[in-house]
Amino acid sequence: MDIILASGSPRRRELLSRAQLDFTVMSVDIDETPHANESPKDYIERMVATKADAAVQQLNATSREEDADKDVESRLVLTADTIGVLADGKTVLVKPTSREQAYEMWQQMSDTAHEVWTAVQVTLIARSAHLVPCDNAAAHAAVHTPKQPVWQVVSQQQLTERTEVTFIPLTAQMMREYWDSGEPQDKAGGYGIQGLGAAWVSRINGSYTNVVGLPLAQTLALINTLSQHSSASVS
Ligand SMILES: Cc1cn([C@H]2C[C@H](O)[C@@H](COP(=O)(O)OP(=O)(O)OP(=O)(O)O)O2)c(=O)[nH]c1=O
Repeated sequence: MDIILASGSPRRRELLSRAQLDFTVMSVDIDETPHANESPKDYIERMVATKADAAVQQLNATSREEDADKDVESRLVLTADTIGVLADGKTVLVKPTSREQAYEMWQQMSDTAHEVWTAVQVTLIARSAHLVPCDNAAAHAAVHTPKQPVWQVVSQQQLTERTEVTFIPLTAQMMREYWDSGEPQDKAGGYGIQGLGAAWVSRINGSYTNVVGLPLAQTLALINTLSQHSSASVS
């Protein structure tokens, strides 16, 4: 099954490569601004769905039926979004845009537990020419609808995995040195458990790969499920 990782995260690319799957990577750029009063779970589930939609739009903008590899009838698009959440279940820990914002987050994470949530979506897309019409009207439409996009969404499934992470007590010097390392800037919660951030973690309860940005075992199970959907819906 042709898999596309629609992510710019080098950590996600590295994690998926550990599964020894063949995949290609594309980046999508979406507006990640939360809606007013949006719950953390609703936010990350909306993010992965929006990233998937953007990836399909991008594929259709660059694909032409005549160029498509005729052997590839369906593909899986994998998207993910990771945030930290404080014990209140509401305060979202984002990628810090400044030293001050990082310090403010870390002071709330010091010597206590927070959670890291990653939402994952696997979207099955099929070449329009290969879709199995469900009735005569659909069959007529599939043949006579002008300018069908090359790729159409057949189905998608999401999951949200949560891992509890406990930090040791953090001092001002620890925070200053960590910010200066450059590691915090592009990571939810401003730390990388796979990097220097490991020194701040006294324990985790749950999936380690979920903290890094892709709960690998759960993601592979989702890929397997959607791969089985494919044979049922593509001629
Ligand atoms: C908590 C934690 C997060 N992270 C990273 C994983 C993600 O790359 C990032 C969360 O930001 P995301 O917005 O989920 O992902 P991204 O912007 O890096 O990539 P894309 O949206 O294109 O998929 O934080 C770590 O690398 N280690 C950690 O311990």
